[in-house]
Amino acid sequence: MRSVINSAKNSYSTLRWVSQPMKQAHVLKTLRICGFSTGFTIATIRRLNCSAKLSKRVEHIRSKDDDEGSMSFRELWRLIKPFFGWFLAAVVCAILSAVINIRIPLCLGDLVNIIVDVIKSDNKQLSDHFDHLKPHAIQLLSMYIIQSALTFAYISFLTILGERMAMKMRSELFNKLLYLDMAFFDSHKTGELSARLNSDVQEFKSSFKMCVSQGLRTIAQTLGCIGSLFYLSPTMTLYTIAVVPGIILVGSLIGSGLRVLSRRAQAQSATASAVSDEALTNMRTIRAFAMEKLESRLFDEELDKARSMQEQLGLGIGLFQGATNLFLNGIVLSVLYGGTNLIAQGEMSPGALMSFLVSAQTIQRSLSQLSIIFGSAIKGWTAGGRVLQFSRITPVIDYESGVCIPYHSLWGDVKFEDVTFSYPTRPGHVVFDNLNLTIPAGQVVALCGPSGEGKSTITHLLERFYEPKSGRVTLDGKDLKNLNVEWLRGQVIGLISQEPVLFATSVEENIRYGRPDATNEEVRAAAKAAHVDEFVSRFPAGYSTIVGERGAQLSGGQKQRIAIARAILKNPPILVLDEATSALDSQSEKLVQEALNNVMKGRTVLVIAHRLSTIRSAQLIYVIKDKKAVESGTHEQLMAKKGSIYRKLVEAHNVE
Ligand SMILES: Nc1ncnc2c1ncn2[C@@H]1O[C@H](COP(=O)(O)OP(=O)(O)OP(=O)(O)O)[C@@H](O)[C@H]1O
Repeated sequence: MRSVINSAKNSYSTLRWVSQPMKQAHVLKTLRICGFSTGFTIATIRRLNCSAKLSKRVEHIRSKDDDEGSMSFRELWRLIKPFFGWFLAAVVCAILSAVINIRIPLCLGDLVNIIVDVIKSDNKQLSDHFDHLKPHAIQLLSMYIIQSALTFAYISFLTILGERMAMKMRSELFNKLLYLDMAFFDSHKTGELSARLNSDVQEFKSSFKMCVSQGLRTIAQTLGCIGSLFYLSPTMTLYTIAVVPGIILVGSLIGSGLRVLSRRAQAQSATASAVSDEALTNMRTIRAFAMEKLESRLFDEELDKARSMQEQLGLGIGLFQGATNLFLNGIVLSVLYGGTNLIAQGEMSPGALMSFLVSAQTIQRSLSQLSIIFGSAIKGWTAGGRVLQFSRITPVIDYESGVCIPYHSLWGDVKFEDVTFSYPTRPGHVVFDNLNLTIPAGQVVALCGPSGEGKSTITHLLERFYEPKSGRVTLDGKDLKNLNVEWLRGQVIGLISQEPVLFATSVEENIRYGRPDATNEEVRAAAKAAHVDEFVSRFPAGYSTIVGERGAQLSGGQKQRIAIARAILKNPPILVLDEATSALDSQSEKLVQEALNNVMKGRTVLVIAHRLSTIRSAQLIYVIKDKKAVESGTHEQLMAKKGSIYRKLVEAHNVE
C-alpha cells in the first residue's frame, strides 16, 4: 500500500515539474485525473486485498473432493430397483404414448387425402362426405383420447417413482451422515451437506423424471417417425436423417465438456450456500463484530462465481440447442421443398406430404426436446453423483459390531493405556503421546491442565468419537473397539459438554432427549434435580417453552441446566462433565453442583473443570500437559508435592 502511495506522490511531483510551462487550468485538470486514478487504484488494491483475505476463509468451506461426484449406471439401477414396477409402468405408458404420436400423422394424412378427394369430387351430397370421413375422424379422436390418458398415466407414475427415489436418496444419505465418523464432520460444513440433501436431490429428481418421460417418449417417437418417413418416401427420409449421426457425435463431445462444467457449477453453488449457512448460524458473532457488509460481500463473491459457472453452463447448453434447432428447421424446409417437387412430378400425394411434414416436424420437435433433455440429464447425473458420493464412504467406527457388557456386571472402570492420538484433520499435531491414566469405577476423577492440552480430547476418546492411533482405551478391561458403540454412547456414558446445544423444540422435549421413553413425571423430577424447574416455572408456557435454534432463547446457565437434566434422566453408569458448570454463576453453580453430587454418587465420573471448588472434591486428579498425564493424586497430595505443576496452576489461578 505504501509503495502505491509513494508512486502516486512521485507521479504528482513529476507532473508538477512537467506542468511548469503549462496553463494553470491544464495543470489542475491533470492533477485531478491523477488524484482520481491514484484513489481508484488504492481503493481497488484495498478491495482486492480484502477479497483475497475473505476468499481464504471460504477455502476451508470449499469441498475438495468434487471430482469424485459421479454416478454409475449400477448405482442408478440400485435406486430404481425397489420401484421397478412404477418405472416399468411409466416406461410402457411413455412408449405407448409415443407410438400413438407416430400413428397420428399417418391418420392425419389419410384424413387430408379424403378431404382432397372430397374437394375434387363432383358429388355435392354432404352426408356422403361425412360418412366417408367419419371412420377416420373417429379413429383420430380415439387416438387423441388414448394419448392423453397415457400421458396422464406416465406422468403420474413418474411422479410417484421420482418422489420415492428422492425420498430413498435423502433418507439413505441422512442415515449415512448420522453414522459417519466425527472426522468427516470436522472437514465438511453443514451448508454443503444440506445442499446435497436438498438441492442436489431435487435436481436429480427433476432431471430423472424429465429423462424418463420425455427422453423415452422422444426417442421412441423419433425412431417411429423415421420408420413412417421410410414408409412414405425412402429417398426423402435418407436426406432427412443424414444429419442425425452428426448431431449425436457433436452432442456427445459437447456433453462431456458440459458435464465437467455442471459438476463445478454445482460444487460452487454448494460452497455459496455453505457460506450463507455459516453466516446465518453465526448471526450473533456477525452482529457483535459489525461484519454484515463483509459477510454480504463474501457471499456475493461466491454467488457470483456460481452465477458465472451456471451461466457458462447455460450458454453451452443453449448453444447446443440453438445449433440443433437450426439443423432441424432446415430439415422441415427441405422436406417442403423436396415434397412439392415430388407432388409436381406426381410421385407423392398431398396427404403423404402432409404426413411426411407432420412426421418430420415430430422428429424435429423430438430432437430439439432431446437436446433440452440432454442438458438436464447432465445436471441430474452430476447432482445424483454428488448425493451418492457420501453414501459410498465406509465409517471407521462400526455401529453394528461389538459386544455389550451386561448391566449387572458393568463396573465402570476406565483405563487409557499408552494412547497416542492425533485428530484425523490434523495428523501432524500429536495431542497425546503414550497417555496413561485410570478412572477407577465409582470414583470422581478430575482432569486439569492448561488450555488446549487435550482434556476434552480424553472425553472424545472415551465416547469413541475418534480412535487412538495406537494404544487402547478400556472399559472394565475390555477394549472399547470390541464394545458396541451404540450401547456405549446410548447407555453407558452421559456427557454434559462445555457448550450444550439444544434442539429448537420445547424445554420438556429437550430434557426427554436423554431418554425418549421417560414419563412426564420422570422428566419433571430430572428438571427439579438440575434446578431447571426454578426458571421454567417463571416462563408463561412453562415446560412447553420453545428454546429457539440451538437454545438461543435461553441463557448459557439455563441451557447448561437443561443439559444436566437430560443427563440425569439418562441415568448413565459413567458421567462425563466437560466444564458442565462453567456457564453458571456461583449461586446457580452451587445449586447445580448439589444436584450433580446426588447424581454422581456410586458412578464413575470424569470431570473437567477449572474451578478449584469442583476439582478439589475429586478423589483423584490428573494434570494433563505435554501430551501426557504428568501428575496424579488428591488435591492435598498434589499441593504437598515439591515442584508440583498442579500447585503452580492453582497459584497462577489457572485453577481458580
Ligand atoms: N476436532 C478437532 N480437530 C482437530 N484438532 C482439534 C479438534 N479438537 C481439538 N483439537 C486440538 O486438539 C488439542 C486439544 O484440544 P482440547 O479441546 O482437547 O483441549 P482442552 O485441554 O480441553 O482445552 P480447553 O481447556 O481450552 O477446553 C488442541 O490443540 C486443539 O486445537
